[in-house]
Order: sequence, then C-alpha cells, then structure tokens
Amino acid sequence: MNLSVTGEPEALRSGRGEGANVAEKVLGAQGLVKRFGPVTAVDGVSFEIAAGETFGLLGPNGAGKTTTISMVAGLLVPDAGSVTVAGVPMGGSSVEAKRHIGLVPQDLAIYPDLSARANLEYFGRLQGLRGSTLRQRTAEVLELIGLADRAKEPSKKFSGGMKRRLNIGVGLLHRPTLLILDEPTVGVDPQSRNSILESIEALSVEGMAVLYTTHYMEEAERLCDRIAIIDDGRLQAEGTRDQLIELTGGVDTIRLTGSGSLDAGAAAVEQMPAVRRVVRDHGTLVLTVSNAPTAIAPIVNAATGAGLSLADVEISRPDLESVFLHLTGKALRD
Ligand SMILES: Nc1ncnc2c1ncn2[C@@H]1O[C@H](COP(=O)(O)OP(=O)(O)OP(=O)(O)O)[C@@H](O)[C@H]1O
Repeated sequence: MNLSVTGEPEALRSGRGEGANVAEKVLGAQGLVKRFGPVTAVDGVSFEIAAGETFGLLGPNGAGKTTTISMVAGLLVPDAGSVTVAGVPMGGSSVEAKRHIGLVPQDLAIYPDLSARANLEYFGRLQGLRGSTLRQRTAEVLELIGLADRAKEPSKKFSGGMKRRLNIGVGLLHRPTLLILDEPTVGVDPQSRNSILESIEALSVEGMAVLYTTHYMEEAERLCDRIAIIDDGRLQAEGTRDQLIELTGGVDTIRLTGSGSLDAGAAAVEQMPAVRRVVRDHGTLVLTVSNAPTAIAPIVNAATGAGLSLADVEISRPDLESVFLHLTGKALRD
C-alpha cells in the first residue's frame, strides 16, 4: 500500500519554519537496517527529531521499536544506515554522541534499598557529576519527576509509577539533548500511567528532544508532536496526529463484539458497499466503514442475520488505531 509519507519528512513538519528545523535538528536516523539471522527486525527506517520536539514510534509488539532505539542510542550497530545526534555521528564507540543521549529502558534499573535521592546521586556520580553540581541537578530532577517530597524514602516503598518516574529521572541527570523512553508505562496501573505521562509532559520545559516508543495510541496522541507508525520493521507513515488521520480518508470504525458465528458475520458484512475492510480481533469484528451513522443499522442486521449474537456495538471516529488498521490491515491493540 503506497500511503506512506515517510519519504518526505520535510513536507510533514508541524508548522515550524524549514530553516529552523535544519538548525535545530537533534537526531537524524537514516536508512537503518538490522537483521537477526533470518529476521529483519528493522528495514530501512529514517526519521528526524528537532529540539523540544516529542517524537513517537507507535507500533505493536515486535514491530521493531526497541531495535530502532537501540541503534539510535549506539547499543546496537546497524547492518546499514546511520545515526547522528546533535550533529555527531553515532558509532559503536562514539562517546561524544552517546553523551547527548539519555536512555530510559523498559526494565527498571534502580536500587530498591536506596532512597530516590541516593539513587539519583549514585547514577549522577557514575555520569561524572560531583559536589554542588550533583546536589543541584539531583534536586532539579526530583522536582521534574514529582518525587521531591518522597526523596528520602527507599524506592522499594514506591508505587510502580513512582519507580518508573525515578527510572526516567536517572536518564535526565546529565541533561541529555535527546531523551529516549522505551514503553515507559507497560505493566503499570492507569493512575500510575497518568503520573508518568504528566512527568514526561513536564520535560518539554527543559527543551529537550524526546523519542518515545509505545503501542498505546492514546499515549502517542497525548504526548507526541509527530508520530511515526511502525510495523514489520518499516515506517508506514509519519506526521502529526491530524496528518496521519487524513490518510484514512476520514473513515469510521465499527466494532462488533459477540459470540456465535463470527466468521459468518464477517462474511456477511464484508459484502456491504459501506464496508471497506473487516478484521478479526479476538472476539471482535473491526469494520472500516465510510459512514457509520447511516451504515450501522444494516450492518447489525446482516451480522445478526448470519448468526452472530452481538454483545456490544461500538462506533468510533477516526483515530490512530484506524490509521494503523488502514495502513497495515491489522489491529494495533494486543
Ligand atoms: N536479539 C534478537 N535476536 C533475535 N531476534 C530479535 C532480537 N531482538 C529483536 N528480535 C526480533 O526483532 C523483531 C523486532 O523486535 P523489537 O523488540 O525491536 O520490537 P518492539 O517493537 O520493540 O516490540 P516489543 O515491544 O515487544 O519489544 C521481533 O520479531 C523480535 O523477535
């Protein structure tokens, strides 16, 4: 499907002047490829991130997000392609380029018996901070991640969200030009997730560029100035949320959840002129339709007539989930 606009990143800038973008470019990833034996995990990925911009890599499990950011951060050597950070080429031993990056991995890397402050001071020392500079930066980071009033408590007493925020704080200590966050909300409850997102939103005041990977479209919509949709190791499209939604041609999504003859229900609705595509997502039929409000009644009739016993019917306007479905023919959700 040739709907990708990734080959023309300049055409999809979010309203900044072209000259300003060139001057402010923090990250340039060009033609990245990584293979693991027969698996091509990343297959020609290119994107740029400007200072102060939050850029999202949105895709399902196994899409190639972690492999991409590992190459960006210099942890994996690409089979092809190149990375520059703040104008400095990234190589396997490029200390200067890596100095510009703060990488927050998916897994926690903090000491449970140390307090929040002691954790930050320990990692700050490892990064070469000392004395009053270390104390001042630790205090600033504690404020940024919303843990200033819990600074003395051992991190093992923290909620999942607080631990994740402390993990993010470690990545912020050396004032990176580019902060990379790899799915920082996976496995946390909704309240903790919100506190993590609030902390990330606060980072824009520091003016740093953020590369954020997620498989939650709500997070990409809320946090990211621009989003690249990744699947099967390739960027399928890139742009602001509104630019991506334009790619769907404004089609709606109808979800039919039920029991009985799901296959027969799918076959029946597939025939209808308003229905452009039908995808099965576990016990749900996900329909892409051109005008849901008028099409819904005949669709429900056809599905139930074919033996599908409906428990729930949901109509939604276009969102990033519909964009993903439109571009890949697959549902983004697990
Ligand atoms: N070290 C490795 N050896 C072999 N295959 C790998 C390795 N790392 C990743 N892969 C494969 O490469 C593909 C992309 O994986 P990657 O971890 O980059 O995806 P992801 O989008 O980050 O997904 P997840 O959120 O599940 O980590 C997958 O098919 C994965 O199984």
